[in-house]
Amino acid sequence: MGVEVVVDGLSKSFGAQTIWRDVTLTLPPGEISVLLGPSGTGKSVFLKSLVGLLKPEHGKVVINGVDICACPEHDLYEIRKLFGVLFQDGALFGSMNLYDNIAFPLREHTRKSESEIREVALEKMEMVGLIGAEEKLPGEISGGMRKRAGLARALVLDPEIILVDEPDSGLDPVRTVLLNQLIVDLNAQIDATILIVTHDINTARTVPDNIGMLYRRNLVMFGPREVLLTSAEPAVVQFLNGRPDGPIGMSEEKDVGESELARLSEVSVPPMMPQLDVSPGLPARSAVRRRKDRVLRQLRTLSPSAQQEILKTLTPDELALHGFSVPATGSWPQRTEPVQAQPDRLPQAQVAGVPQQSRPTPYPRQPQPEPEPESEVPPWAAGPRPAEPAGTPRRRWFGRKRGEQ
Ligand SMILES: Nc1ncnc2c1ncn2[C@@H]1O[C@H](COP(=O)(O)OP(=O)(O)OP(=O)(O)O)[C@@H](O)[C@H]1O
Repeated sequence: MGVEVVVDGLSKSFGAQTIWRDVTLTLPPGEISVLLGPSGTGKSVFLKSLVGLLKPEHGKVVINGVDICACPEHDLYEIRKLFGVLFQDGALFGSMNLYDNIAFPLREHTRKSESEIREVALEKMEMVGLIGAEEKLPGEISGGMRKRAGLARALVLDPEIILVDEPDSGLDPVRTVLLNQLIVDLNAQIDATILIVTHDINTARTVPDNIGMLYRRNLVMFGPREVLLTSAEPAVVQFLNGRPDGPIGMSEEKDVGESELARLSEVSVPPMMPQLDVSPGLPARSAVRRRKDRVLRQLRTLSPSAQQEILKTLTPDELALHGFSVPATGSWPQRTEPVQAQPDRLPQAQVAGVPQQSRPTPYPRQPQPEPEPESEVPPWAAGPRPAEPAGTPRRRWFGRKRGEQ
């Protein structure tokens, strides 16, 4: 499983220019997180700080107990081996063919023989569907292929943390979705901790387990995807809707009048979209189960709308497993079955009125009951975990298999 990355009070400036200050977040091990933010808010600077390429002035980045902002160079070198980084343009060496580009980290950082290197490099090329393109130069292939080659190179040292800088840049929407699918499938296979920096709203809405947003030199929020995707924060709503009106302007900071904010408050938060599932034939993502346990433990600290969305993802069995009683008729607007409830064991968000959900759900709306007072009893007393689905044989990713014509 990937490792946890703990960022605590991190601040970065270039001279007098503060990029961001006091950024605190934890990338949960093995989960996929996305960092959003308007252009120029320092997302790439953040990625570079995580891998120790830039030194923040304040704060810590703790990985495996080592603060990489303050550790000796030798420790930093060792910690860096945990990372695989996919830069925006793939950062391939233009004069090397794809095979040599992908083999490069193995030649630089390991003592593997050429035949061992070949085995690993071709395995990763197969994963990203580049078998058959070994001899191509980066200048001879499409942007999407360059991204996949960059991803294969990021994978050859079996990273536990993968940083991806704008996977969607320069790609058409279809290639972007395919690359997103590849990242989700990769996570299912290697369970690495993944952080993606993007401004692609579709990617943010469908890929991650957790989302954060940088804005005006601060981390506006970071947490389970349901929190940001249901947030009514004006900058978040403007960003998710891709609207010109709101606090985000061309130069990032903009004075907004009352009327503009009032207009924005009428803009609804787009409905939640389901997360991308792994491709058929691949094992389920272990991170999904871990995240569910984690998020349910912190459920009451989240906004009512986020709680609502999280609980909607639970099956009746999971609700029972996690100590939620099936709610009373009407107290669970997403559910259609007239189920018996103990509303006092439900979080407040469950019994408050909730808007009609736009995506299909097996549970039709029921009349709303009177809200019950919150119970002192935590609603998330977890029971035993559901059994892991049995692994299934590996599937092909893209393109041809090794040896295939
Ligand atoms: N090495 C550097 N020296 C000085 N300033 C820098 C350096 N690297 C980045 N910056 C500045 O930091 C700010 C944030 O840059 P960064 O590339 O991280 O933004 P971003 O959010 O990734 O933007 P985009 O979404 O457009 O890629 C910019 O103003 C940039 O000019």
